[in-house]
This record gives sequence, C-alpha cells and structure tokens, in this order.
Amino acid sequence: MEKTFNLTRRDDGIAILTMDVPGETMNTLKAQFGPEISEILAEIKSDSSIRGLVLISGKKDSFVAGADISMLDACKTAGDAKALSQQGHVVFNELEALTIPVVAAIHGACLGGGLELALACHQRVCSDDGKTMLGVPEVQLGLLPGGGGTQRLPRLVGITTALDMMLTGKQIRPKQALKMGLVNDVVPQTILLQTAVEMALAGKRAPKPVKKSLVNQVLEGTSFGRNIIFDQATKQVEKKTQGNYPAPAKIIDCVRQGIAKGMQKGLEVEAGHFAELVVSKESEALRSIFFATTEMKKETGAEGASPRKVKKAVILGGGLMGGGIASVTTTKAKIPVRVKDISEKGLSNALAYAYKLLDKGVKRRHMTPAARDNLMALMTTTTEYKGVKDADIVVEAVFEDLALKHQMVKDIERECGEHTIFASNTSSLPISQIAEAATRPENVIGLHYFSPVEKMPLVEVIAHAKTSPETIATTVAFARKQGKTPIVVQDGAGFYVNRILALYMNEAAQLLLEGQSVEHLDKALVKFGFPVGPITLLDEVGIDVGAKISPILEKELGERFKAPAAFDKLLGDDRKGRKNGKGFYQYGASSKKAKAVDESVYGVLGIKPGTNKDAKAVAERCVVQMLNEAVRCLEDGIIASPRDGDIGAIFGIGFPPFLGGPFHYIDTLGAANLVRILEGYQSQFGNRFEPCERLKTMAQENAHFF
Ligand SMILES: C[C@@H](O)CC(=O)SCCNC(=O)CCNC(=O)[C@H](O)C(C)(C)COP(=O)(O)OP(=O)(O)OC[C@H]1O[C@@H](n2cnc3c(N)ncnc32)[C@H](O)[C@@H]1OP(=O)(O)O
Repeated sequence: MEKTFNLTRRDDGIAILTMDVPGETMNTLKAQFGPEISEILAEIKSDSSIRGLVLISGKKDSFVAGADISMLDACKTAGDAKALSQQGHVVFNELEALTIPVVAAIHGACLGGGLELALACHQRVCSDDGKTMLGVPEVQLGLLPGGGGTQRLPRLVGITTALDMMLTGKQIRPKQALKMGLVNDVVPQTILLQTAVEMALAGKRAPKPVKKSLVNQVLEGTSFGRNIIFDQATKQVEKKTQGNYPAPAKIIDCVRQGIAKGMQKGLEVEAGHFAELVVSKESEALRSIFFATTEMKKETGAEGASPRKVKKAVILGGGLMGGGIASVTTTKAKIPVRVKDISEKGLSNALAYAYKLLDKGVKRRHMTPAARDNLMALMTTTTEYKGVKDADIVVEAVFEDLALKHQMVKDIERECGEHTIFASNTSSLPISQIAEAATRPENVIGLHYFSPVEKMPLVEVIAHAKTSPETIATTVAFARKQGKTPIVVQDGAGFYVNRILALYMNEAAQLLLEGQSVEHLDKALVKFGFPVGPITLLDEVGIDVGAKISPILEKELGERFKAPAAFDKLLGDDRKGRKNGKGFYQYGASSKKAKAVDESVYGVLGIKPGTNKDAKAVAERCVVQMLNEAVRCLEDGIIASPRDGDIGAIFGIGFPPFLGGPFHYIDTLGAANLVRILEGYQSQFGNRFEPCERLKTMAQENAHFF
C-alpha cells in the first residue's frame, strides 16, 4: 500500500516528515495510519543522527483537514469511536514525548485532528497565506476535539480562548493565531520549511506566555475563577443550544475535568465523551450535512453542462437586496460589478453596504485598508445603461412588478451581449412569466437570495422550461463564487423555501388567532431548534411581503395557502414589522434587537391571548405543515432530491441542523407516524393538514428517504 508519511534526512540533522495521503485532495487522519506512524517514530527514536523533526504536508494548499469523517461514520458503536480517540492519544503523546524538537510547518487548512496533531508538536509555524486557517470545527459536526485538543489547547492559549475556539468551531487566521500563542511564528510560504528547520535547530522552546488581562489571569489562575468561567460558558451554551446539541456541554466538561484532575484524566474523559458524540443522532445528522454540501460542490447544476466564466456582473437595483448582492459579488467573488439604479440614493446605498462589510474586516484586522479599497474599486455605479455591454450576468433586484421586470429583460437584451444571462432575484413571480419578454429565453433564470444576503448561505437557482443548461451551470458557479450554497429548483410559485415556509407561518398565525401569545409561539419554535420564532421572522421579513406572496401561492397551489384574513388588519394598521418599526414587536429607534411584544397588536387582530398550549404541540403543528409541503415539493419536482430539500431548508430557513433537515427528520419520525399526526390534525382543523400522496405511499410501504 502506498505510504502516507515520508521521512527524509537533511545534512544538518533535521528530518522532514511529509504527510501526503495518496489519491486524496486533502490530508485527513485515518486509523490505518497508526502502525505506519509508530514505525516512523521508532525509527526516529533509534537514529541518534536526527536532531530535530519538521512535520509538513505534501498537499498543495492544505495541512491536515482533521480526522477522516467517513471513518467516524463507519463507527458502529461508541466503543469503536473510543478506540479511535485513544489511538490518537497514544500517537500524539508519543510525538510530544520525543526528546528532539518537533516543529509543525503549517500551510492551508489545519483543522480538527490536524490542529491536534500540530498541538502535539513542540512548536508551530504557519504561512501568512489567505488559505491558511487553524481551528477545531468538530462542534459543527456535533463532535468535540477527540485527539487531545480539549487538553492541549487550554494549556497553550488559555481556558477562555480555547473554549471560544472549541464551542464555536471558528477558523483562526495566521495573525490571530500568532497573537493568541497558537503558533510561534507566521512567515511567507516560500520560507515556511526553512523557518521550521531553523526553529528545530534552535531546540525546544517553552511556549511564549499568552498575554492575558488581569481579570483573566485571576479568573484562570484560581479554581474559584475557573469555576466562574465554566459556569458562564455552560449558561451560554444552554441558552444558545436550547439543549438540542450535546457536544458543547461535553467540551466544557472535558476542559473542566482535565484542568482540575490533570491531563491523563482529561484525555480519558475526552475519549469517552467523543465516543458518545460520534454515535449520537445529532452528530450523524450534522455529518450528513457536511457530506451533502461537499457532494453538491461537485455538481454543475445541469448534467453535462459547463459554466461560462463570469468576468463582469451588473446588478439592477441598489436597494437592500441589490446592495447585498453587489457586495458579495465584489467582496467574496472578487468579480467587477456595475450597479445600476434610477437614483443616486440607490447607488450610494449599494456602495455603503459593501464598504460597511469590508470595513468590518479592517476593524477586526482581517484586512488592510488597502485591500478594502481595492475590493471597493471593483464596484462601479451608473444611473444609465452605460458600461454594461460586456456583462456576463445581470441580476435584477427591483420591485416585484412583472411589467418592470419585462422592461428590464428587453433593456438588457438591447444593451448587453447575446450570451448575457438575465437572473431575477424575484421571490414569488414565476420565471417563465418573466421570460415571456425575452427573445433569448434560454438566458433567463431565477437567482433567489435570502436576506441578509451576506449572511444567508442559500440561494435558489430557478430554471424555467427554456433555460439552457449552460445558463444554469454558469449561474450556479457564479453563486458559489459569491460563497453561496445554491440549490437548483424548478419554476413554481414560491419555488421551494418560501413555499414550505408559508404554510409553517400560516399555522403560527392560526395558533396566534386561537389565543396563543406571540412570545409563547416564538419560544416554542426556538426550543424546537429554529434560530428565531415564526412571528419574529414575519416581522423581520416584513408583514407586507408575506401578505403579497400568500395570494400568489394560494392562486397557484390551492386553498391550503390561504392566509388568515385577520392579518389584513395589520397592514390596515400600517404594521409592516421591523422595516417601519411597527409590527408584532416594539422597535426602539436604533435598537438592533426587537424589544417586547407590542401588546396592542392583539387588539388590532381582535384577539385576547388565552391559556398557552404545550410548547411541543404548538411547534408540532407548525413543523408538520413544513414537512408535508416539503414532500409535496419533491412530488411536484420543484426540488430534485431529498438531499436538496434538506440543504435548502437548513441553509434557507434555519431548519434545525441537528435534525438533518425535513427529509432526514421525516425518516426519524417515520412516514407512517407523520401521516397519523397529520390526519389527526386534519380531523381537528381541516384539509390543510391532509397528508400528500407521496407520504401516504411511503407510510404504507414503510419507506425512507435515505
Ligand atoms: C479527532 C477529532 O478531533 C475529529 C476531527 O478531526 S473531525 C473533522 C474536523 N475537520 C473538519 O470538520 C473539516 C472538514 N472539512 C472542511 O471544512 C473543508 O473540507 C475544508 C475547509 C478543509 C476545505 O474546503 P474546500 O476547499 O471547499 O474543499 P472540500 O470541502 O470540497 O473538500 C475537499 C475534499 O476533502 C474532503 N474532506 C475535507 N475534510 C475532510 C474530513 N475531515 N474528512 C473526510 N474528508 C474530508 C472532502 O470530502 C472533499 O473530498 P472529495 O473527494 O474531493 O470530494
């Protein structure tokens, strides 16, 4: 079998250990490496000519991306997973115990077990390259660092910093890593290996003491203080996870026990907790999302079609959405973009949007002012169709007015090239209707972003019957360059995300009219696992937007989409939500967060909050509406697969990731059980709960989606 590790000796006595997993784009840690590594360590220990060791990756732009997640998936029992963690502990402890200096030379992704491997080295130097990032993202997979990270990290960078890294899974840039003491030096990649060799020749160095504030020194330096840190961290994760994710509490416990009872005990606790998490349903769901998104990255979106390169984009409309789309096009995709708006105000909004995003990076020292200004220079503006001829794609983000969009289609066909794609950010108008104005309908497509554009990862790419495969592939590639996760959906009212969201929101509205309080409804769905409750979401999206979309959905998809009539009274009372500071919640002049519920809303709706129902029952009524409609979307061909449906719901609506998405969740519930629940509600509340045919068939066949 081809070797992963290659040991070469230099004349100066420094040995270079290169890791290069054969046939894989990324280095990952695999159980089968154990014997090979042990053999190499024995060879190093027995060769007195070796005065130092440098560990480096043979991959072009990555160090080690962590343990092989597929290997973790293969663990059938907690015992299997515990053995993996313990094997890692043995190898990393042996590496750390070498009497010669060991230096990790890091370029590119150094994540999870990869960082734990580097932490077992005596020193670390990384390149100053944008591709270099260090972190322990295990928590995002429902796991914890199982290769000694919960013990070595706090001892190197301090408890508070280590907990922040492990509980968020954040990626640390080289300069930050140097500042926090995670690495000993940051150098250009061209001298990375040379620097590591020099560090090895200089001998072992005790890690530089991490600069800590006086408060932090007191807190971390006393058991009383440390207990405050751990208790605070526990409260924060409980609030954030609502008890739905077991990993964060276990991470805190590993650190707490390791600091109190020593590293050996800490490693035992770590192996035990890691094992339990690997076989947990939450981690299985989160790992499935990783594999799904990784698999999607390889798809062009249109079988057999290759994307054309987008060298220039035009955005029509510099408002909230247009400004956001222009911003991610310059800041993420680094593609020149020309923003056209009918007013200078719209143009300055787009520029301000991008500048604010970039300036955040400057303030956080992720970016220099010069880099910010260079990216800003990619954005130009115009109030006329000037300088748009060479656009490869035009994204319109104007009012939901079909006549206006038709006019824009004609303008773009006149002013731009014959291959220029016309992508509409419409959230409700069928793309086929927009394309009616086109002489080249094959170039017309939907590209539906979610607000705020720079934060929401999902975009829906909506093909109508005549959209060409090349247009689809080019649009998908363009969205990916913007840092988005695109799903290709078929043309239809509400496409996928807004369609399944509408029924979920309507059910929340029904519950509100039945006397459930706004707070109770929102808390129930947050407890279930959504990032915000449905009423808060309605205020955020805009009550007027919801009112506009509902009739379109009802007209095309049927009675079940009929929104409760009482909600028209809200618009009659000029309640649009956050956008005009008046909705279900009160909004202070500048406060980002909504304040208390605006109790006067009950009077407007003509209701009085009664006794609140059980939170789980409230959540169930809303969620089963979303599940049923998601399956209908699959049945109608709006989404191509359950995988796309899961990704779309998680990345577009914040469907609880620990449930794996609507389709994974239906498998967990069981189709027959879901049909029973829906039929129960159908007998109580009417046909809007009628289970779709696909679900009924699956129930009869005891079928699963995955
Ligand atoms: C011991 C414990 O501490 C447990 C762990 O270490 S758990 C694993 C922790 N690590 C991670 O969570 C990192 C996961 N990977 C990523 O986030 C990304 O892959 C990346 C940021 C490292 C690189 O992103 P990108 O450049 O977009 O490349 P891809 O995501 O497309 O990945 C390229 C191929 O590498 C495969 N891959 C990446 N990481 C892993 C992994 N940890 N296990 C298994 N395979 C991994 C990925 O599947 C791609 O494979 P392909 O065959 O090329 O499609």
